[in-house]
Amino acid sequence: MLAIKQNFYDIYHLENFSFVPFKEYMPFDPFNCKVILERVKMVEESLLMPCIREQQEQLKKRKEGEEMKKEEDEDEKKGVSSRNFIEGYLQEMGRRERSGKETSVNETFLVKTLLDLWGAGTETSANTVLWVIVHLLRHPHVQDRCHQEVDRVIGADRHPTLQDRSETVYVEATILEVMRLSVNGPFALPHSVTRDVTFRGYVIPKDTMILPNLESALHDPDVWTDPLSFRPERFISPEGTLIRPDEHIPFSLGRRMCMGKSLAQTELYLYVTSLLQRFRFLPPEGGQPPSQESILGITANPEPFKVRAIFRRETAQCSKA
Ligand code: HEM
Repeated sequence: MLAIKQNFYDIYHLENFSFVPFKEYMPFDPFNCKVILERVKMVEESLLMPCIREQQEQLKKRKEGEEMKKEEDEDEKKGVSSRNFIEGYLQEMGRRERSGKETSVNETFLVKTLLDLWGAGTETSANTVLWVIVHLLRHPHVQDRCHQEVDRVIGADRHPTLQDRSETVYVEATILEVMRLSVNGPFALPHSVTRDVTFRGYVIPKDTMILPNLESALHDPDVWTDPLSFRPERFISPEGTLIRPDEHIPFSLGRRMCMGKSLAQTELYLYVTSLLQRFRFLPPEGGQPPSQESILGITANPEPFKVRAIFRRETAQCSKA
């Protein structure tokens, strides 16, 4: 995880030097290119390859055993063709190998795809949970209101579920406001134009790198009243329902918008409600709440901060755990 986090920071800063040719071949590695590649290799070898080998092994065993036949029959009835992404990819790889046709569905691409999914999916969501804690510490009245809502709707005797979402409008609004104010990927990912484009009188030549500035949309004073203050209420209608304005675009827009948006929203809701159910977050004794300034990489991280997580009570599921 640390290697991925550090690469998010270093790769972002490397983009500033994209005009320097041959940077990865320069002596003394002034742009950290070699270090970045070594970290990628380490994650691939120590984390991803063992997962792939395990799936290959299981696939082989299941193919040999009767158990596999039964499971496959069951899956076929349910319309499930593979149990997880790696297994599905390996099955497709096998099919293509057998067909003898040239294909890019191979192990190299599987590793790179997993690296993308792992990197894009872990750092962003973990970072957003940290931002939620930062803002709960900075705005104790928001934390109190979230606690009241979680206590009223979910209580202490069961896990939060996605069915609770419609009833926990204030918690949802708090998450939306955290993602608006502390934008996780302020410049999304680098895009480029595939042909010459004229936009508002500016000519953008083919292949120019484009960094969409999501933060400017999420802090636009023409859209958001008092855009730099933290106000979850802005996402709640007078009737008490959740409002999701079109301009709320922390996952970007268009064909290349975040692929994991709905997974991320689900994870965040369950994480944040579970944390609120169990803990009250306080600054360290005699200390100040953390700053909302960020450290910029591909994602914008909170500055390191200390927090006291006070157990609110023994919930039923905690005591069973
Ligand atoms: C709070 C969590 C997350 C945020 C704020 C977030 C935000 C973003 C943003 C801003 C982009 C760039 C889109 C663009 O270039 O226009 C992106 C791309 C992407 N995200 Fe997420 N993301 C989150 C979680 C996830 C998760 C959980 C996954 C999957 C497991 C994921 C997978 C991806 C992938 C694969 C891309 C590249 C899509 C492409 O280039 O076509 N993200 N994300």
